[in-house]
Amino acid sequence: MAVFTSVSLDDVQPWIAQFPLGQALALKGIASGIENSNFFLTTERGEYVLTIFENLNFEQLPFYLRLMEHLAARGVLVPAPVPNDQGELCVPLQGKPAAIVSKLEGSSQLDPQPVHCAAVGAMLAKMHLAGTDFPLYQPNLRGLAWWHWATPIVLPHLGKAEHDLLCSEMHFQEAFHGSALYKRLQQGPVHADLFRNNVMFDGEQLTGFFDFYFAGCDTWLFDVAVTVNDWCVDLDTGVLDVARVRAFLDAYHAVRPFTPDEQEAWQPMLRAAALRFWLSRLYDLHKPREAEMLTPHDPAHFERILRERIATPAPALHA
Ligand SMILES: Nc1ncnc2c1ncn2[C@@H]1O[C@H](COP(=O)(O)OP(=O)(O)OP(=O)(O)O)[C@@H](O)[C@H]1O
Ligand SMILES: N[C@@H](CCO)C(=O)O
Repeated sequence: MAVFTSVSLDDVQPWIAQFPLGQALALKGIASGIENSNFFLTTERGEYVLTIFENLNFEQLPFYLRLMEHLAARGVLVPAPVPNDQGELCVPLQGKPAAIVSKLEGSSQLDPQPVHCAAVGAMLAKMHLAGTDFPLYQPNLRGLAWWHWATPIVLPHLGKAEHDLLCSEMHFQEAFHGSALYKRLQQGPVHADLFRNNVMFDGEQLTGFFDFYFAGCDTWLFDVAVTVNDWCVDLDTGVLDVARVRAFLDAYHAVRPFTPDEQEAWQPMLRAAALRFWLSRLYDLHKPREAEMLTPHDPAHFERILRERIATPAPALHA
């Protein structure tokens, strides 16, 4: 159950008057999700999603909401935040920050085929290009600096094999992130958490990316690696499915061609993307907040992926 802050239609009625949406007609809590309280909101103007942010504050939210607004205005399929009569995207509700965004049609595709991976790859490339003139900056808050901070917290909880893997991969990634090659990689706003459950499909038609609350500025290649590590993987083994990888990368490359530097950085970046989620899942497991105890994600899945990326070279970015 992911409604931590309860809100009734009566609570919303006076509040919604500041938005150009007419009256609220129905409000229904959304069960999935572990970060925020989400509701489907029906108004006289249509269907929306109301989010009450449980962990992010008013200073942090403009980056995410303005990014979604910026991308939506450029034709990237993402929920468009609705401004109130003051032009604000984020306003208090029940004492917490809240926003209304457009509702995406469809549902998550949890068993993706190459056709779905191609659609995600092409839209991700379009999103990266559309973000180049986004004026706000926030680093990826789950980047190398966070890995440094989290590693000593989780290390005491690990057995020897995991301990050694985490230490050696952190050394490898420090060298990679400090390299001249890494510094030449193109950067910009990235989603950074574009898993299967954060994309909507209506059949084979992609209808949108959502859940931008881990977005930040990082290398585009990191975003590609995070997405490939989820969309193109065999969930039981962590092995990449070549047909899905090719479909994803070729579709991305057709919109925003990969550079030779990105080609060279591809294998270490897949490892970085695996490490990022192994570490955050370990952290969430050992330092759970109340909400996350409800649906813990399995760290072993990303440990398997990391070991597999170290052992087996992935298909090249492009021919
Ligand atoms: N704009 C949207 N359009 C349609 N459905 C949405 C939209 N935003 C959220 N949802 C629905 O709400 C559910 C929960 O949203 P979300 O995944 O963002 O939850 P969360 O708690 O913020 O994050 P997390 O995925 O980290 O648990 C989604 O699975 C999806 O079904
Ligand atoms: N996508 C993350 C959860 C945070 O949204 C994971 O699978 O660990």
